[in-house]
Amino acid sequence: QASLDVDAIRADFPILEREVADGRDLVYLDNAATSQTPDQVVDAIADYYRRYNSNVHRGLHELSQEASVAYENAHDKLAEFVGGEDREEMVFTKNTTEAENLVAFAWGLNELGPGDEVVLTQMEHHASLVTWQQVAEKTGAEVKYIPITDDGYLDMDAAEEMITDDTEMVNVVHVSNTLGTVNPVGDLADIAHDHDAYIFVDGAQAAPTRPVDVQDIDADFYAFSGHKMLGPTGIGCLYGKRHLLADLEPFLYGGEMIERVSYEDATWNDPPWKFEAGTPVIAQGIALAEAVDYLEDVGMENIQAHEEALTEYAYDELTAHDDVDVYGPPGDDRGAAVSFNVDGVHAHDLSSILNDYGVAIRAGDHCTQPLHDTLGVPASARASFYLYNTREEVDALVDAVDEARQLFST
Ligand SMILES: Cc1ncc(COP(=O)(O)O)c(CNc2co[nH]c2=O)c1O
Repeated sequence: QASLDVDAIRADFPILEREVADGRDLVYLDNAATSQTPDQVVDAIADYYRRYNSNVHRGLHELSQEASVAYENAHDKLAEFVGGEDREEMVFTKNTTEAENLVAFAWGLNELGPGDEVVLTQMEHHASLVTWQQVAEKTGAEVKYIPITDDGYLDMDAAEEMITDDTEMVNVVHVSNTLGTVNPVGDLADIAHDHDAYIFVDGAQAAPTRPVDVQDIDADFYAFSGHKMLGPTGIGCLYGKRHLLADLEPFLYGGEMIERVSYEDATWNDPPWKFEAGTPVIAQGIALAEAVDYLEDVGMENIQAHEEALTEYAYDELTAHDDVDVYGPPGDDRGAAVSFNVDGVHAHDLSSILNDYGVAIRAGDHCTQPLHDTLGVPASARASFYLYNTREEVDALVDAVDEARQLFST
């Protein structure tokens, strides 16, 4: 049972008081795409730029010292947020997509070759799916996809068969942004490690919405994005086991990531700085640390319980109508993304009509086109919930869907 004060939380998000569509109350249900930003995080960004904006790591003046300490401490906080130990296991990137590319190119390009296999799932986001496809094409490795079952779960029997001694990397989404499926990433890590393969967990929809412990999972790499967890855009997080980041080649080259440079060659800085070339995401890192404080004050268990209650309610209300198809597992066993279609109403038309009623959802393929091909639909509408959403907002969603239904039935 969730114990969070939604009204108190909503007071920290002025945007939620906005009106849209000629005076309708905004009902923001597109959190799987990006979350909203509390005043505390906005104030942290403003305070940085107003009081101690400076470049980091090298300056000896007070502003640089203050900015460096705040930025470096943010790495510790984000590492601990997902169960890591400290900054040496936490690289700040631009987003989850860049984190995937960092490992796929810095490790995959150097380590993969013909005969090697990368095992993904049919529900992977393009951030990992396209990236590993490209690296496989460049190295001669092969990409395989663990199928999903008819009710939207990962086929774990197939996973056991497909992950073999030829597998070098398993990349799996922790919580699907389209199906809401919560994958057994710990079990998949065990299978991968039994075959001396690494596992990269895409936590973009998990880290913001539930307690994550990368050591319990035994993830070799774990990625997520700041903008989905009350933080700013422009920052992502790549957790990596200490020894793996120490051995990993850099991804981008330039200042900050070096130790010594001559006209002939260069040596590298230690992780995480080895992977943060140039002037890093200073304000974003400091603000994301503030977002972690906010989330942890509310409690990740409370956030998960709140979302699951809203998700189950939305699932039940939507599927009460025979003309609605919701994709993925049952409403009481999924993450907070609910992708669906209404017979006779294209997802884009549905999204536009919902917008007319103030309801903001996403329509399209949610960067999972192969998954939509597998589902046999060109697109879906997707409502996704977070800590500041309410049952009344689910009712607004359902009522607006009914308006669309009426409109298209006449
Ligand atoms: C599971 C998953 N992986 C990776 C990403 C990429 O994150 P980014 O690099 O910060 O963009 C997303 C973003 N998902 C979505 C972004 O917009 N709608 C979505 O569903 C995601 O949901």
